[in-house]
Amino acid sequence: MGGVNRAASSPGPSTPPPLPASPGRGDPHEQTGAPSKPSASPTSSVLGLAPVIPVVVLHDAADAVPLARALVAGGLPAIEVTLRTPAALDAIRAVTDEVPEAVIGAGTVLTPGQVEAALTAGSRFLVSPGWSPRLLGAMKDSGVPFLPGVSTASEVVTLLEEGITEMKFFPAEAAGGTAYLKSLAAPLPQARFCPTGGIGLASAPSYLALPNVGCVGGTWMLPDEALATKDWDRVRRLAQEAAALAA
Ligand SMILES: O=C(O)C(=O)C[C@H](O)[C@H](O)COP(=O)(O)O
Repeated sequence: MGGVNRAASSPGPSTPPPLPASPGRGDPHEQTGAPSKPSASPTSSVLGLAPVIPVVVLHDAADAVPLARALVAGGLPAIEVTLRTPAALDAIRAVTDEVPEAVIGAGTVLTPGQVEAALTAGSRFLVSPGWSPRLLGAMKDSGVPFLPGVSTASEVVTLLEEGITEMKFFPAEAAGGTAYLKSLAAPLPQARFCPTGGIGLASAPSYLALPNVGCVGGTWMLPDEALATKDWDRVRRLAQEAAALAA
């Protein structure tokens, strides 16, 4: 599978539509470690979906559709809805049904049961802050692209042994930030990351400039007050600002 995190096995309980072409930041480097960022095969790579992935924590599923429309309008079509709230699966379902331009995925996926529930709701990619052998097995069987989370070199080596080359680097700032990722790039150029955790508009460009970073995740374009007041226009403007980082 060219080193990307997508299993060749049968798809999960629901078969999501193919992922759209995107302005993503590139495929894995295969085994070359070359610093170029070629265009991704959008069907197989979370890192190729978009340079910035908003991480959404939703308490009211009714907010999902206007929120997703605002993010898409601002230029951030790949959206991670964390399974941290009871509203998350309904939110994923609603966006799947009503905002086909969005590429909706599930975050905070911790168990094989959550993998299945996320797929049934329509998730087109899966993200976890960490991983376990059981979770990794379920993600590999899911048929959609996925990002297990890592924060150490040993975890990266272990996932590379499993044929996994795309990972979430979490918690990015607390685990060593850009300096840590630069240090990993020399011995482990095959591994590519979506750093997430503590990243904002000001720090995102320094991550995106690294050869082993395909995209960054974050919540900075979704301030609590904007969600509380349903200020979708503010979300759209913040998304636009975030999307412009890739230009
Ligand atoms: O929910 C998960 O699965 C996580 O891994 C945590 C999120 O990625 C962070 O909460 C991102 O939030 P910020 O630090 O505000 O950008």
